[in-house]
Amino acid sequence: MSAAPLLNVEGVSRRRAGRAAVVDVSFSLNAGEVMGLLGVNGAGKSTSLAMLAGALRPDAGSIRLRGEDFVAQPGLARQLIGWLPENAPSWPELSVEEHLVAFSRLRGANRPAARRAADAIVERLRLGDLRRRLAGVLSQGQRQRLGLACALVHEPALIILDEPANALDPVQVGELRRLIRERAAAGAAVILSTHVLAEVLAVCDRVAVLHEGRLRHDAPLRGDEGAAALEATFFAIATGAAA
Ligand SMILES: Nc1ncnc2c1ncn2[C@@H]1O[C@H](COP(=O)(O)OP(=O)(O)OP(=O)(O)O)[C@@H](O)[C@H]1O
Repeated sequence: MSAAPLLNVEGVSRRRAGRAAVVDVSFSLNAGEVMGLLGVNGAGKSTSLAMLAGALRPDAGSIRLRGEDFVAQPGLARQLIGWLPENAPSWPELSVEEHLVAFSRLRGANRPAARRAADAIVERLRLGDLRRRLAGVLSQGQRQRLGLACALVHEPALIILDEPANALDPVQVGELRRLIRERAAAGAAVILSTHVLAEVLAVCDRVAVLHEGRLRHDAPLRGDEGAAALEATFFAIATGAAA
């Protein structure tokens, strides 16, 4: 008997500013899978991720998490999903630690549990030196790590990362890759949007390509599928050669 997918997306569409941004997207994702999402600027990646995170309502279609329609249940999305949006917001006058406690409490933890969760993510992301620093004085890369910590503090079942390597130095990019694989090994499903094909090859089991709002490719990444093959697939779609 096969388990139901963690995430099931069926015929999802969304218009933005009067134009189709995401059109009839369907796919499902199992626990433990890491899916890379590629697409040229404006392809609909961030719009898709915002809908999957429960932050934007689809105009049509359904999104189910563990079989439950979470569009109608925002609380469920908050508990089960961790989302690092593009340009993750932070509050300049709150410290790193205060962010983490607040994010954990928003996901339903009581104060002692939220403190424990904050301690655990500070240790895992090696944020100890920054924990009492105000977000307003963090560097861009440090703010990105804070956004990542806020997304992961409640150990979500579905992790949605929108260009997570943005502003990270090469050491932190390596840490990020290890962290993603670690969370997937622990049973989380991960969707990762990026413009860096090497990022996909390094951490993903599967790659999807969005173009003009439509899902034009969705296939497992095999060990022998190298950078050149992925690049060829991507460019054929992006330039219209695969239409
Ligand atoms: N806040 C917004 N208001 C109106 N239109 C928007 C908004 N955000 C995105 N769009 C439009 O929706 C479409 C999809 O944009 P989206 O940001 O989802 O693409 P993307 O693939 O994430 O692009 P990028 O790689 O540049 O981040 C584009 O036509 C864009 O102009």
